[in-house]
Amino acid sequence: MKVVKFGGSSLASGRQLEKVLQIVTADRERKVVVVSAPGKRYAEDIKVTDLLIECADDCLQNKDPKEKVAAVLERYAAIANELNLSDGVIQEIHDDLLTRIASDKSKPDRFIDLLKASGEDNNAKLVAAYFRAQGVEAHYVDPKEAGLLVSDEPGNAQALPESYLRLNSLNEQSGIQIFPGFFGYSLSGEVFTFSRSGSDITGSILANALKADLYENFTDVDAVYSVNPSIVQKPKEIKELTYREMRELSYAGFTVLHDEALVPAFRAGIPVNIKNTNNPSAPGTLIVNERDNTNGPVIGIASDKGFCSIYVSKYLMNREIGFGRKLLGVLEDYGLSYEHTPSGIDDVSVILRENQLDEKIMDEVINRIKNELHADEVKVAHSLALIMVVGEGMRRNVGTMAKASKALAKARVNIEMINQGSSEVSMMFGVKEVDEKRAVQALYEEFFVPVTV
Ligand SMILES: Nc1ncnc2c1ncn2[C@@H]1O[C@H](COP(=O)(O)OP(=O)(O)O)[C@@H](O)[C@H]1O
Ligand SMILES: N[C@@H](CC(=O)OP(=O)(O)O)C(=O)O
Repeated sequence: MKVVKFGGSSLASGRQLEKVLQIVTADRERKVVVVSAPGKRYAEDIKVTDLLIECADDCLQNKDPKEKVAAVLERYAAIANELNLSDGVIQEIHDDLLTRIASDKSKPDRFIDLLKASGEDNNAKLVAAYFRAQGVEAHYVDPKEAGLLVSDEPGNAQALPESYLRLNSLNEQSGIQIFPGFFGYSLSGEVFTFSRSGSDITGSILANALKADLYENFTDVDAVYSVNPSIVQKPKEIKELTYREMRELSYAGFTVLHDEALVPAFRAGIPVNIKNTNNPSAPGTLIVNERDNTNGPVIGIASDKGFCSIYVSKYLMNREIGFGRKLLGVLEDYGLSYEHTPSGIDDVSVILRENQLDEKIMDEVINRIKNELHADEVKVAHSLALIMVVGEGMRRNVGTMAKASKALAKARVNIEMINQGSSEVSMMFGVKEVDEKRAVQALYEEFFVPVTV
């Protein structure tokens, strides 16, 4: 049995839904279908999820959300018209949206989640109606009835362990189950969404709960590429990679799969296949526990912007027991999460996502580090990009770091910091944001261009 997830780009129009139906019915093993909300039809289009966030914002500011509601309904109506579906399902979506808009707004974050989740919930109803209209037995699944329980963290929920056993009963249902992605219900029965792009997580949870043979994740590219295709044109496709490699890469910028979407599949040993809805015969990329290491040390290079580093130096830091704990304790007091901590004998840098702190918090953090830890120097560097070079093969290869730094030097990119992951499947380079593209291109040429595919 296979769990199949279709992303927003695969569900953006009636034509896309036709492809989805063909893909699902071409393989009898495809029994559970997870759907996102309609995504972009063209580059400047707006995703339904973003329209719903705007709609929620209008409501919370006591503005009339009429225009935003119309824009959301128009997206569903356009799909229904293209597929000659009856008006009933659009009326149902209309009524559902108005009920949500009229609900309690005293906890704004929860209200936003309730509206955001309607994108997937209503799309699942639409997709199920379309399948049935084509003579296919398909059922919309309500995640509340099915038992997808999540933590009560708005916009950042996590599945509760008891979900897995409850969801297993979906295996006993007949026909094709159409399950809305991106959200679940708290123990008190409220809607909470995962973080953005979280329908990938729903698919993985279901694959685990139902002990699927395969989790297929359909998107709009033929494969996971060794580098983001917006940075390098037509990069090398990756045929197979390990869960660990993909988790590192998706966390570091490969947005093709949510970085939290691998753990449930990994725990149940279920392979994940990334495939293209627009070219389903392409084999795609398979994510597995172990793979052959025949492609050289590096499998992928990911990058992301928006980081800062706090550099702290203090003479004899190496001898001061508890320095690291106190330093990280200051960050913890402000609820700040950090990414890396490259260190030397008398100095350490802490790298954080810049969007977590404003100027005031940054000043307070720096003053506390200076005053409470008696640091000799505390410096902040802004606008950094982190580049992650990933590959299981690095453990057995000598000189990968040297090759990478030589390539960066040749491209005249100054390395601000380096960190090698303890697992030895990744190495991180911090560079200025303005150098990000050039750095990734140089590394790609160094590790991939000489390889014949
Ligand atoms: N290394 C990569 N390989 C493939 N796609 C990537 C990579 N890095 C970023 N992407 C982007 O991920 C996109 C697919 O993810 P997403 O937009 O979330 O799709 P969906 O609508 O199916 O959820 C691709 O169109 C591509 O632009
Ligand atoms: N629609 C949600 C969840 C999701 O997974 O979407 P997509 O499959 O289009 O990335 C979002 O935009 O965040």
